[in-house]
Amino acid sequence: MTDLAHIRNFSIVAHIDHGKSTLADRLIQETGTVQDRDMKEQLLDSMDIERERGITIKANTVRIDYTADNGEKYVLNLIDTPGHVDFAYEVSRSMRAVEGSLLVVDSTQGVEAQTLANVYQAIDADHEIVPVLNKIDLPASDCDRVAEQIEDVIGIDATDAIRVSAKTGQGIHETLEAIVNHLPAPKGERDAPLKAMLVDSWYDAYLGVIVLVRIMDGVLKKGMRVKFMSNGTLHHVDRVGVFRPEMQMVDQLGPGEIGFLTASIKQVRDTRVGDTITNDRNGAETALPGFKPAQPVVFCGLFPVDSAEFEDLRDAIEKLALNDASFSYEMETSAALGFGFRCGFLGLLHLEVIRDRIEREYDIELITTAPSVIYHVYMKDGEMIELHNPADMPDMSKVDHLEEPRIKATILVPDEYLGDVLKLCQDRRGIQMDLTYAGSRAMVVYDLPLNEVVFDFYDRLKSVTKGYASFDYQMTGYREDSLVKMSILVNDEPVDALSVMVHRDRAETRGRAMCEKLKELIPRHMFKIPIQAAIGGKVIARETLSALRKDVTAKCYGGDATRKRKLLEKQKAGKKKMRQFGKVDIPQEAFISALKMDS
Ligand SMILES: Nc1nc2c(ncn2[C@@H]2O[C@H](COP(=O)(O)OP(=O)(O)OP(=O)(O)O)[C@@H](O)[C@H]2O)c(=O)[nH]1
Repeated sequence: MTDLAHIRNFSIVAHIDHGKSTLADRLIQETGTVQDRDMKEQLLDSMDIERERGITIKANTVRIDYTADNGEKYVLNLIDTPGHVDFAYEVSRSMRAVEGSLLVVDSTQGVEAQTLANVYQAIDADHEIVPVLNKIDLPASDCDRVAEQIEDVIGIDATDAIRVSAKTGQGIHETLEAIVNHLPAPKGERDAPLKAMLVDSWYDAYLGVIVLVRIMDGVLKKGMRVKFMSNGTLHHVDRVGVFRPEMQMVDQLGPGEIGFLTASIKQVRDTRVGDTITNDRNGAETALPGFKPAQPVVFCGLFPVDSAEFEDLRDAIEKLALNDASFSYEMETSAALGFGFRCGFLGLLHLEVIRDRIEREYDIELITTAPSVIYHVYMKDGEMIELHNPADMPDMSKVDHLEEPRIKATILVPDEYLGDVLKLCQDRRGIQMDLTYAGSRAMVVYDLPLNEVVFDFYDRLKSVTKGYASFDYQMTGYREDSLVKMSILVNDEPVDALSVMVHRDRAETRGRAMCEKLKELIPRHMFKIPIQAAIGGKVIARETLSALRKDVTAKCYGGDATRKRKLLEKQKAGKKKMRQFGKVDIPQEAFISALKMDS
């Protein structure tokens, strides 16, 4: 156990790509925590997908031993936090476990939307903040300008901001000294009953559920019995350890320390982030202030392309859910797609990560239906229904009104793209709330319906601003609007998986766009196929896909049997990615592509 005065607990907050992981790796390397030859690039981003996409998803942690210039030995605990908007909630919970933050800003770029969102969370958690200007090795680096911007926009003193190149290692030693000298030591009482905060938990195939804890008071020891205060469950602690970053077992953890325990817990769901862990007897009387659980906000259906793979899909989803309590699922049947699951996610990136993992790790091809938010449907009899799936929309004659979730979106963008951003937000039914300038960048705040954002807003924003805009959002609440369910009929059959909720004023435009897209995406058949969009019984848009006359093998006159067979095989392979609806084959990609809007 380390005494409190020699512990520093911190996190690193930054906008995506400003160098958070590179800096963390450098701190680990400089202190010899990991031998150079073991140093894999980006140590802390452990999952493949994270590494591929260059984003950090799961909060990770590492304990670093550091002998400071004053000759004293310190233990530095770094909790890594995710950088993407979908995971803002995970950022907030890991912040509660530490006393300070390094605020990393790319000195060639300046403050971005997620710099702001994350630093405000650190300020909310009462952190001491050390500003770090990164990438000073690049010619475009402009530390004075960025330091001034940090003061203007965020309002913290940046005169002593540390100038760093996480790439060359310059400034790393100064950063370590600043952690020791400027961040506060944790507080806590060794003799008090145990109070450990459950910061995170995940499933490990060998050890079961691993629980990341921050000890507030008391001592956590191997072999003791502990109580999880939220539900009173008792557990026998099998192991106590720390991350360096690989696991290292220790006998006990004292106040201010960060580490993990295992206690033969089978499911991540049995652990609640924010819970307080105490002794089973004579434990703490009051729990630490908890976190609110992360609520899924985006829902979509996941169906196997090959219906024989339904059980495999169930298995994959159950396994993934064991390790991710913020992901919800329930079985769903669709007239069009058969058996599948309706799943809830924290945001679109979360959705994509889970979908990719199912396809890649479990080798199951999926049809993903249009993402939807949760609508509040107020019935005439006073009842309120939470609508997760447009296909379940009750009969409109019984509905009094609908409410949809809204968000407050903050966008930072260079001046020259401001016009395009305003137009995009306006087109998505946004209401402008604020517009200010910080140097040559504008900061716009919009009130927007979440459903206009979940689908492709972020992609559109990146494309109209050539990647220069940054974006962050938070949910604000529900508001009534004129919303309707639009159904799509292919060959006169409604395809439930294609139904969407839309604003009444935009229904016709959206309906027409969807029919046109589907006409391009659905291959021609031997018969004519009408494609229609309808609200209730009323058709609001229509396209017709003309019939195909020749069969593919017809052009193989003569008796070239091999070529004929090859063509038929090709056709069959193409068909695998299709689903049959009545007599019509609809390709997998249609379910998502049909919804992409061009503005
Ligand atoms: N030239 C230069 N490049 C850097 C420096 N620090 C980081 N980079 C590069 O910047 C890119 C982003 O760095 P990361 O460390 O992955 O950024 P991050 O903030 O962790 O990103 P997320 O994990 O997505 O939040 C990588 O290509 C790094 O190699 C630096 O000091 N100088």
